[in-house]
Amino acid sequence: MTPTRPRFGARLAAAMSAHGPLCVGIDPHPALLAAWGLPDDADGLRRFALTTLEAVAGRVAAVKPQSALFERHGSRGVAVLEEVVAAGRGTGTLVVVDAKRGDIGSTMAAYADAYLRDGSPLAGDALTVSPFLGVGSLAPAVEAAAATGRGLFVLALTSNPEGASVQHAVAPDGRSVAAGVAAYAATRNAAELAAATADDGRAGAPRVDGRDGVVALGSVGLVVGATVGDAAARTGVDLAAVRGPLLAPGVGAQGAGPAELAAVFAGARGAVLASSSRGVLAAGPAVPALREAAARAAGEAAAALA
Ligand SMILES: O=C(O)c1cc(=O)[nH]c(=O)n1[C@@H]1O[C@H](COP(=O)(O)O)[C@@H](O)[C@H]1O
Repeated sequence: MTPTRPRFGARLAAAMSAHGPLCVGIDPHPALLAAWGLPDDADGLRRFALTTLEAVAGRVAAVKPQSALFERHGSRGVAVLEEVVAAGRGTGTLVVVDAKRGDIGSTMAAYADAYLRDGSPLAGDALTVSPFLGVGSLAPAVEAAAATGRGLFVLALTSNPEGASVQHAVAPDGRSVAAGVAAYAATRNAAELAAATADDGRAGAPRVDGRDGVVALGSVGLVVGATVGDAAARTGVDLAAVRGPLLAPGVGAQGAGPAELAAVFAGARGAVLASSSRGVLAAGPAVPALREAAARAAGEAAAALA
């Protein structure tokens, strides 16, 4: 099937090449709203998120609104999330909706409709998903993303210390859970890139061969926290073999910095999209200060991942 827009992997690789490997999280925590002098209500969320967009859109590769912090305010908060997704898409900056959805396949199809279907008000450019009901349960989302040129970021090695108890566990096939997730993404990305390579000669098709100086990425990314140390090696996750984007939260407020980024992703640095929320947002509410914080974080990530 021909996607309705260029592949997410190609669009993200081009955005990282143009703006550096940073995603700014839009996480309107109550404490940040207070620090910005905003009310903890839908209007506060709107002003917080639109100010952040004004500061960083067109200057970073992606933004990542955190759905939970909008859901706190019920339907009014979700309406603001829809407004933020639309505004983000309007700027051309890629929008990763961080909702970490995961369910049995038939319900996953409904989540795919909500977050990955053309015309859905909650559909950005990519969605975070949870594979812990079995990675195969994500198939409806994988298909919907492929059909519409959208992407997924599948949780693999999360930034929180509790994640290891599940993700490092060894599955019946002898692999760690995280390695199984990574292998699934690698298989999907290999197929996507092979098909895209076959299209390379056609007018307008994004290149995948690196000849335009952009790293070739598939559209099924992983989430690998910048805080996980040598967990990839210990769990048998081959980050380079994934050939998809690696979203790396944990930068800034959770303690990871350039040294951790460089160490965790050695061998796959060109695929990494470092993600920082509070580390950038704490500089607000002034737009120039937010812009400077994002530029600093992007510069540090670029240097660490060069
Ligand atoms: O999927 C995510 O983005 C994510 C995965 C993960 O392993 N750890 C993690 O922190 N996140 C999200 O990334 C953001 C981190 O925020 P800061 O710690 O403020 O930079 C939050 O929205 C988290 O929900």
